[in-house]
Amino acid sequence: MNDTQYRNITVWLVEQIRAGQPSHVLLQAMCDRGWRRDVAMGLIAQAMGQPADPGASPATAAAPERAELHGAPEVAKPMPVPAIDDGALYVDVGDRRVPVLMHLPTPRIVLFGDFLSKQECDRLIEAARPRMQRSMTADPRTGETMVDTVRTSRGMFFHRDETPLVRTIEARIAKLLQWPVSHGEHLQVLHYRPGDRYEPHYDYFDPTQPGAAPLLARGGQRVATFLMYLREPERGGDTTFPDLGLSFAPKRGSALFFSYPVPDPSSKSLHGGAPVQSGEKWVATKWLREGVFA
Ligand SMILES: O=C(O)CCC(=O)C(=O)O
Ligand SMILES: [Fe+2]
Repeated sequence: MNDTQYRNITVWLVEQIRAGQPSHVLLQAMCDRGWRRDVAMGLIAQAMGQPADPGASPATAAAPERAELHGAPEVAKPMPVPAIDDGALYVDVGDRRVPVLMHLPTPRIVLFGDFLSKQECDRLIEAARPRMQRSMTADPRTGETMVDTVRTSRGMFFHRDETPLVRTIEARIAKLLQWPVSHGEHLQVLHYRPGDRYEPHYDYFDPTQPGAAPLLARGGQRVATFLMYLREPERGGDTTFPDLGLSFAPKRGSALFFSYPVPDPSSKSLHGGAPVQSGEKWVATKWLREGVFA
């Protein structure tokens, strides 16, 4: 962290504190934007006029932690984030109340139950089924899509306005994540049969790879993923986070949100779809972008 960054974050914190923003909200906002939790706590304590760490000068104390985040965004960078910081057990998304089942602050992961009804899951699968094709991944060298052995599922995309059901789901996601429909990629439906999997990967585009440029040109970086479980297999098919030791069972109707404010492994957002052992797994994925995805 250089002097300017230190001044900017301090000015921003002091303004927020004067406006009455509670410290836990500031802490979460900073963590969501890639600040290390302990560094953020120190800076907030200082901005509140309390000594953070006697004996350490603020700029030098925080510098190494901040510097390791490549291309870290400025603190004002907005992120998709569900409104659950007030301890709410449900989020009202207009047409339903979505239960919050589990959340982790850093990295930000939230599991929701009942995001989609059983009928909505079935209708989405039936609309997608005739259009399923072997899933592709983006080649990091060229940005072109390619068939890849790390991802053996089949998939398809729905245009934003394609059907009333797609429109309803798009609007529900936007309300839940407080993020405009325009800033999301098109809804993707994926189908895994026994043995199909998606090896652990990051959803952001690696900015150090030449192939990232064309992908980033269309709406900027991916900053979060919203994964909806449409049909549960009989065994296997968990969504796993190897760096965190966490696994989520693909329960029909529930949805998993996770965000990665920096396109870097420090986001701890490595995740994959474990092999389906028996039965079939269907999911719908929505990737959220920084900007308008046209
Ligand atoms: O199927 C899963 O559990 C993971 C899917 C995934 O990682 C993705 O679509 O990006
Ligand atoms: Fe993914």
